[in-house]
Order: sequence, then C-alpha cells, then structure tokens
Amino acid sequence: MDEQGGKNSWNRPVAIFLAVIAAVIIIMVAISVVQNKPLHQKYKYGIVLDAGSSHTSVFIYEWPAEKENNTGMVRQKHTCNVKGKGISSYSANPQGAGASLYECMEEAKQKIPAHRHPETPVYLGATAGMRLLRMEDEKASDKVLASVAQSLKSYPFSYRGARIISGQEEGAFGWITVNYLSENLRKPTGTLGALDLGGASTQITFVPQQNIESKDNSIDFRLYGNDYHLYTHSFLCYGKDQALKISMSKILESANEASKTDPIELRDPCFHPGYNDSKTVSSFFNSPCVKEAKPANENFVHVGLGNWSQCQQSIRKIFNTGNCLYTRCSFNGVFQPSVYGDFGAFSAFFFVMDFLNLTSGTLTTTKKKLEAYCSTPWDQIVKNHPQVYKKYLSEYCFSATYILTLLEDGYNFTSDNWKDIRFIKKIGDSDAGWTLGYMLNLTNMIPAEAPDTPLMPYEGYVTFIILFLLLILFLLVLVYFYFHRSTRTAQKDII
Ligand SMILES: Nc1nc2c(ncn2[C@@H]2O[C@H](COP(=O)(O)OP(=O)(O)OP(=O)(O)O)[C@@H](O)[C@H]2O)c(=O)[nH]1
Ligand SMILES: [Ca+2]
Repeated sequence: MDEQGGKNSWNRPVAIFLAVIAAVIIIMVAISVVQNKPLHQKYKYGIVLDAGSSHTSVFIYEWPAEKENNTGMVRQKHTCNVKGKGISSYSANPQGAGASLYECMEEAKQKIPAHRHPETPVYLGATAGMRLLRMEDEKASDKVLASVAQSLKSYPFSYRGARIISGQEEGAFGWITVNYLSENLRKPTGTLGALDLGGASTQITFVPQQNIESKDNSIDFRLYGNDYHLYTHSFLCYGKDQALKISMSKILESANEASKTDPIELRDPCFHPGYNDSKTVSSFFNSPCVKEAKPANENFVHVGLGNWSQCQQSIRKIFNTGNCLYTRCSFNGVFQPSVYGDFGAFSAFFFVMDFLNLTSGTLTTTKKKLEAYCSTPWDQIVKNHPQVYKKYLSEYCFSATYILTLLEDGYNFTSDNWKDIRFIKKIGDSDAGWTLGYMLNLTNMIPAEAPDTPLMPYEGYVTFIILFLLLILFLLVLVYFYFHRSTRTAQKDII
C-alpha cells in the first residue's frame, strides 16, 4: 500500500501540473491564431482607360488595401471594350467621344463596391491616334479630350485626368507592367524587354548593355531600391494600321503613274490571290503618316497577289535604314543599341502571331509558314475562318509580314535571338500593356526603395504556431516520462 501510495504521490501532481501547462499553452495559441486571422480582405481599386487609335478599353485593377507597396499585388479585375472606334475618330463630333464611354463606365460602377467609388482613381491616357489628331488639328483634339474628361467627371470615382501620353511614357509604362507582373523588379534576375504594336504606333523598350547615345531614348527609374537605365523608342505611324496605309499609298502611287485605267488597280502582294475589293483613295490618304501624292481618281480596286517575298520587299520601303548619326540605328535615323535579353511582345504582335500559330518556332520556319499562308487563295481563307471579321482576316498576311520585317530589319533581331521574343497577351490575370504601369506610377505604388520585409503570411504563421505547439507538447511528454522514470528508480532504490 505504502509503495503504491508513494508512486502516486509523485506522479499524479506532476501529470496534473504538466496537463495544466499544456492546456494553458493550447488555449493561448488558439487565442493568438484566432486574433491574428486577417479580417475580411479589404480591396482597393483603380481604373485606367486606354484610349488607343483603334479602340478604347477600360481596365479595372484591384489590390489588397494593406499590401499596396508590395510587388505583384495589383491584378486586373475586369476589362471592358468600348464599342466603336477610338476617340480620335470623333474629331468631327467631339461629344460622341465622351458619350461612347457610358456603357463601360456603368459596368465599372457595378464591378467596384459602392463604398469604394469616391476613393477610386480614374485616369484616361490617349495614345498615337490622338497624337496624330493633335498634329493635324489641335483644336479638334482638345475638344475630344474635353469631352472624355467631362464624361469621366460625371461618375462617382475620383477623376485624375485625361491626357495624351508621350510615346516615351507609353514604352516605359509597358516595360514596368510586364516586369511588375513577372515579379522581376525585386529580384537580381534580368528584366523583360517590352515590344508593343498598336494601330498607329509601336514601342520598343529594354535595358541595353551599351551606352544610350541619345537622351530622347533614355529613361531612368529607381524601383524597390534598384536603378534601371532603360532604352525606349516609340515610332509614330509604325502601328500596323498606319503602316498598311503607308505601304498601300506607295503601291497606289506607282500604280497610278503606270496605269491609265479608271478605277486604278492596286495589285498588292500582301493580300491573298483572288482578293478583289473596291476601295476609296480617301480612306488611305486621310492620315498625316501618308506623304505620297493623292491620286486624282477617288476609287481603286484592291487586288491581291499573295506573294510573300514581294510583300516583304514592298514593306521594306517604309523603313529608311540609311542616315544613321550614331554608332547604330534601328531605322529612320533613330539610335538603338543591340537588342539584349528576353522580350515580351504584346498587343497586335500577339493577336497576329497567335492567329497564325506563329508564336513558337524558328525565324526560318516562321517565314516558311507565312509564305504558304500568304499564297493561300482568299476564298479558301474565308472558308477556313467563317467567323472572323473579313477586314481582320484580309490583313493578317500583311500584318505578320510587317511584324517580321519590323523585328528583323527594323530592330535587328536575328535567327539567333528570335527565340528570346515571347508573344504574350497576359501575364497571370492581367493584360500586358502600358495601363497598369501608368497607374502604379501615378498612385506611387512602386516605391523607389525596397519596403521592409513583409510580415509572415497568415498561413505561414499558423504552420509555425502548430509546429511550435507540437514541439512544446513533445517536450512536456519527455518531462513527464523523465519524472515517471526517476520516481520509479527512486522507489526501486528504497526497496
Ligand atoms: N486580329 C485582331 N486584331 C485586333 C484585335 N484587337 C485589336 N486588333 C487590331 O490590332 C491593332 C492594334 O490594336 P491595339 O493594340 O488595340 O491598338 P491601339 O491601342 O488602338 O493603337 P495605338 O494607339 O497605336 O496603341 C489594331 O489594328 C486593331 O484593330 C483582335 O482581337 N484581333
Ligand atoms: Ca495601344
């Protein structure tokens, strides 16, 4: 009896004491885990309207309210394409430009919670279409901007301006977008160059290895504690719609000189054999990008020949590769260092190359496939793609040939570094384009210096606490068995 009683008198209080400690620890940990659970995630929002030459898109971005300075936190929540053409097409009816935004802005009101409306910034940036309109008729471009500004101010958001952005901004913010989304900005790994092809201009932006010889092409950023020295250039008139106008006006000019027929026949190697359509001269000679003399005849017949190599030769004529005053140039006397690193090629670079399944493969195979595509008869092309809008369909041969010529003869990409170009539409959920970079910059969401190390995420915190708890329980069990054994040894010694 004594022996049994002696053992209990040691073990029971120790066991009770350890159990109480364990219970207290478990309760404290449970309270801490519950208290640290993030409250219902609070989001903030921003709206950017991309008023491009061909159309306007509204982008809605969202980010967790308490993490706005961390990289990669902003994502695209929604996008809406404004019906109709770009705002520059409203030069004769400026009020129509503001009114055209109605449906997409109503949609934005639905997508963003009402209590966030007053603090949600809304920006409109207009690109090459408006740059051209400003060159032609500054008053008309002011009226169009005033109309979209008035429209945007009538919504419950925080209006932050409607302006024509420069080509340099367009290039640089496109670069920031792709590198922010790829989470390249806080890592020592390289950055991604940005290639943007619009309807009226095209941009190239990258971190070069060489010195930048012209200061117009140089732009510096300090982001998250790193300095970036970027090369950027925007070629006005070298978007794919303006390039087509220039190329056709050149062919038309020579056809006009050679032919006495009425209407003139424009025999175009960049359109499919069997393509035959009546068009008006005014629809091509209506842009400050077209410098050729306008033919007297108003109508012409556009006839396709489907000859890829002739098409490339005619496109080459719109690039002037002489007259370089620097150590090296892309074209038209513009300084450009050798392309360096990987590039993301987006907007029309992607639409066109993706449609033709040309987003992978070598430069040689890409040319071969395109040659076969261009020589395919027009009725066959229409039969293969009954759903596709005919205007887009008829232009893919020209557009892809233009893209190859711009990249190879213009920017000096070669068969060796062709593989470094990635044709992309989105990175994650967000479209590649200048709008996200523009908003991040204007809302100061990319700090110049690296923010402090972010707190451990909640999931990590819970895992850490559970491991800590298991360790404590394991130690308590060890302590218990240690006491249990030493009690028994002591009892044996007594016996
Ligand atoms: N095939 C095809 N073409 C498209 C599509 N969306 C736009 N495009 C055309 O591609 C060209 C470039 O489009 P965007 O990148 O939107 O050009 P933009 O922003 O209006 O023009 P910029 O002001 O020069 O940047 C235009 O000729 C458009 O008509 C598409 O889904 N498929
Ligand atoms: Ca664009």
